[in-house]
Amino acid sequence: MPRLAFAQSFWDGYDTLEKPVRAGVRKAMAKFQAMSVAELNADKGLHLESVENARDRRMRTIRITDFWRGVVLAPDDGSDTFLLVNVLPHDDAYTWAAKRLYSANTATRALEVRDAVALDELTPLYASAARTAPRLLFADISDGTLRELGIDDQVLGAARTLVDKTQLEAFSTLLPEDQLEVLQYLAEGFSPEDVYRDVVAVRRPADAPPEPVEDLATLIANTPARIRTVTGPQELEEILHKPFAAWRVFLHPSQRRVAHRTSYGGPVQVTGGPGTGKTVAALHRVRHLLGRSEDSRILLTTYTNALATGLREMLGLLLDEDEKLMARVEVTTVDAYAHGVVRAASPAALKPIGDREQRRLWEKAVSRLDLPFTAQFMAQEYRHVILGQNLRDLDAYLGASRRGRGTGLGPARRREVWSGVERFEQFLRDRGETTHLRVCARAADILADGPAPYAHVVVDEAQDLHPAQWRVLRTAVSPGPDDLFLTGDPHQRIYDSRVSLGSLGIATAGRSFRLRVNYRSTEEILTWSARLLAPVTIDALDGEGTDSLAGYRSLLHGRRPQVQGYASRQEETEALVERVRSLLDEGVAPHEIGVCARFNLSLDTAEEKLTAAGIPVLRVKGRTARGAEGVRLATMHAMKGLEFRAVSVLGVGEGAVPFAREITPAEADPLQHEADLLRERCLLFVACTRARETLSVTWSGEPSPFLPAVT
Ligand SMILES: Nc1ncnc2c1ncn2[C@@H]1O[C@H](COP(=O)(O)OP(=O)(O)OP(=O)(O)O)[C@@H](O)[C@H]1O
Repeated sequence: MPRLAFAQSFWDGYDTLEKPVRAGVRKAMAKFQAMSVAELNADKGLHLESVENARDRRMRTIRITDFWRGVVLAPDDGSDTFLLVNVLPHDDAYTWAAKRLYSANTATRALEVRDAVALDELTPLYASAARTAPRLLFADISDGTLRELGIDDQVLGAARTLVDKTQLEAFSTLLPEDQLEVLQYLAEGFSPEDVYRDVVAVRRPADAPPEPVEDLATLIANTPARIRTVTGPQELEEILHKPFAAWRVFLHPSQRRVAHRTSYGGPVQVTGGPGTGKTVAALHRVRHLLGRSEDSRILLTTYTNALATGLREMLGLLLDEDEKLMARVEVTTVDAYAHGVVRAASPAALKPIGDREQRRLWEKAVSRLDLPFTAQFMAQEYRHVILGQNLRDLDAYLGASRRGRGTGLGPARRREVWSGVERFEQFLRDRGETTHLRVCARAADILADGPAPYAHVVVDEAQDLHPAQWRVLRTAVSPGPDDLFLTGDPHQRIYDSRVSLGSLGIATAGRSFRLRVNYRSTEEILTWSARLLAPVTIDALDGEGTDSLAGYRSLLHGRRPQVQGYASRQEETEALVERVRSLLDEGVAPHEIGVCARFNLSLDTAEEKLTAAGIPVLRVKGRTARGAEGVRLATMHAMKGLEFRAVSVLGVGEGAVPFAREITPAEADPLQHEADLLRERCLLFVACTRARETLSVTWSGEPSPFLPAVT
């Protein structure tokens, strides 16, 4: 019997096919599993036929319904795997199939596809323009180097005509996938050595023979990032019936590399801009670790309860709801886990209070002791220095470094601070209360006294954790191979946590990886959003050095973000209602639209107006009923980790973004002032990068100083 495989190009459209067409696909595919090659060729219903004037002689079409055809790549080399590459209306299927050429990449050894006809037509046009261009995009890179990176004759010809990245983008839908990625990396300025490591080596099979093997079955096996092989009728039924989630099957090679590595010597960090599939990589790592032993237990954490609920659902999908496997993974937030640990040790645990109540207690302590500090200063000193370094007594505080704080404090002043801290903690004790970070400190003490409860800890949204939370995670697993796997993006740091992971016993040197391909948003949305961060430097995830978005890009294209000021709040809200209405008219479902603002108050107005216009809305606060219909309204903080087809960010005006009240005056502490501004800037970046296809950013009055100047 022949074997069957499905290319990602087929899945891209499968979910949108109508039911009878999908039924036709299932029927046709079942034949491939039931018949011999000779029977397939003779089958009248399937009507497997070659395509006239095809660039690829292996191209075949099959009948799916009266009007729809499947495009199949048939082996002509004695191997036995058929590859379904597309399903299209009759005429489109023939046109599509005739132009496409599948080939083996000489460096990655994977199967790639190009639009050979369009490349042949376009290259001479670009070549004549290139003759007079002052500089060509790949002028500095020799043919030999390009060939070593897998660039073949036709692509080389095209690449030599390009003058800039925009032209490369124009070619992006025509070029073979791996070769395109090589060219994109080179265009970003990465060295050929880096490109070989990050693009070629991660794809090339470890046991690749010196000379490329060209039979279709081997090439298909070499292309797990884009092709799924199906082993039996049951698997076929399952995958064609369920809604297809590409992230479960097709990992980008850079995701696969980090998630599937058999073992790491110690903690691993995976960074990448928004939407680069870090959460997906973390989930695949969990599945990989589960498969390595029968009974190991894993702690999987993220930042909020709402994100933990989402993560649990995704893990269920990835593990096919296997209860035994699911039972071995605890999916939670660090705070919730720490509470559990403390409660288990002393059932009469104290009640944690929020930031606002803490602020009130600091105010009380400052005024009772007549301290020469503001409540805000005390709260920050407590968070960053005292809890940050786990200082337990005055002597430790007197000797501590206050790096990162912008005001000097001599011993006398430190004594005053400490008296305030003691008073604050006394208030908490008197009221039977505590704070989340104090719970974490307590949990880390308890965990340090016993055997580590987990074999592995996997952390998503790692950028926002405080050192006290890291201490919990560090003590939840013994130091050693595969202890911690962290994913995060320092550009999305919105809670002012400063860490040096190395000093917390989480050294990731030599085990740091970066994801660069955005799967969520269009290139237009990314480029615009990245400009929000252009003026600032971002500290690395582990606190050592800085991070950057170099090479960060998307393969998707769409409309440019709409960035618009209005004369009044009322006009801005009216424009929002219009925008949402036209999105709904275009067929975007209400839950695929996100509206966000810095404050809940601005969302109240939006909610009122949308509701009055008869548009269903739903506020995202903590746990939102996921299935419920309605346009999602969320504060910028609550947007973390979410995504929508369309996002409207409201109220991006002066005074709101950054929120003046949350910014420490520069005179009080210049470093904290800068940190506060950065946090607010990142918050806007997070909000904008939730958009998949459409982004609008609006304000009334004066715009936020963070918005890039209109060009
Ligand atoms: N290999 C993949 N194939 C298809 N889709 C993918 C893949 N990896 C990720 N995605 C999709 O891209 C989107 C972003 O992925 P994910 O949430 O993992 O990114 P992230 O890096 O964690 O984002 P953020 O930092 O912004 O929260 C999701 O819709 C996810 O399903």
